[in-house]
Amino acid sequence: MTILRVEGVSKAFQGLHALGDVAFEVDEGQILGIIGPNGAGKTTLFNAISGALKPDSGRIVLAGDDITGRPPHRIARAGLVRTFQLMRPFRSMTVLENVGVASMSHTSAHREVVAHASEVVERVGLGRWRDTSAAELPTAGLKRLELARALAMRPKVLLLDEVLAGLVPAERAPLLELLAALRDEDGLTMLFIEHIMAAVMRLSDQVLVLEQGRVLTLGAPEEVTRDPRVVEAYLGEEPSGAET
Ligand SMILES: Nc1ncnc2c1ncn2[C@@H]1O[C@H](COP(=O)(O)OP(=O)(O)OP(=O)(O)O)[C@@H](O)[C@H]1O
Repeated sequence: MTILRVEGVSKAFQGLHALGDVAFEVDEGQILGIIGPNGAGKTTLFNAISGALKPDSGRIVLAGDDITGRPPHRIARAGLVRTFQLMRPFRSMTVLENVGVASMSHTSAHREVVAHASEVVERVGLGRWRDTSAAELPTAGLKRLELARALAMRPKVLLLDEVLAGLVPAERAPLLELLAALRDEDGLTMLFIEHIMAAVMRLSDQVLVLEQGRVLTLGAPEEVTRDPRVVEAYLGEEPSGAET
């Protein structure tokens, strides 16, 4: 079943077509990897879907509900939540408190907030850090905290913006496993922008390739890597971090 439908979305900045007629669908419980060279429009696409930017034209439909142009907090409440590459937790608060703040988007009853936040903290593998202040977390822990804060908002669809950036290969593999488990065990739908091709290939059910604001191709990872246009536009660029 389709959970997210992007219909002919376009966005221009002073005449520059950052997105041109972008259309695709994501099925519930699937992971869509989004790749493309620098400036291809990946971040603009996330901004348009999550409400940070209003598209010039086109529609974004979440679980049958037209969310186009709604403000980000309303889109998040409708079930589409985004993580940011630049993580901004409340540094003086503990891991559990940070996640609790996000849980409050759904309930204000203290006991429920703590119970739900604790569950999410465990789910992302931060159980032993729950009472540590965010400021003391290493980068890999901060990535998990960012993920936990998003999960605490009970998303139907999660947008992940370069969640692996800044991690060494040994830290990437367990995070990838966690994302796969969130799909396979919890049925979470995810869209993720990623430059590390090996991670995209391993995790994605479908890969969307953007080039100059347009969809170059959309398909299963193995089809996409065989597409000569993709090799020329992107893979030929010597993707970084292929060792994951
Ligand atoms: N607010 C803005 N004002 C003007 N131009 C913008 C704005 N945001 C993005 N652009 C332009 O739109 C195009 C797409 O940018 P975008 O950041 O979406 O690409 P990207 O694929 O995310 O790139 P990267 O991989 O470098 O993050 C670029 O040419 C960029 O300069």
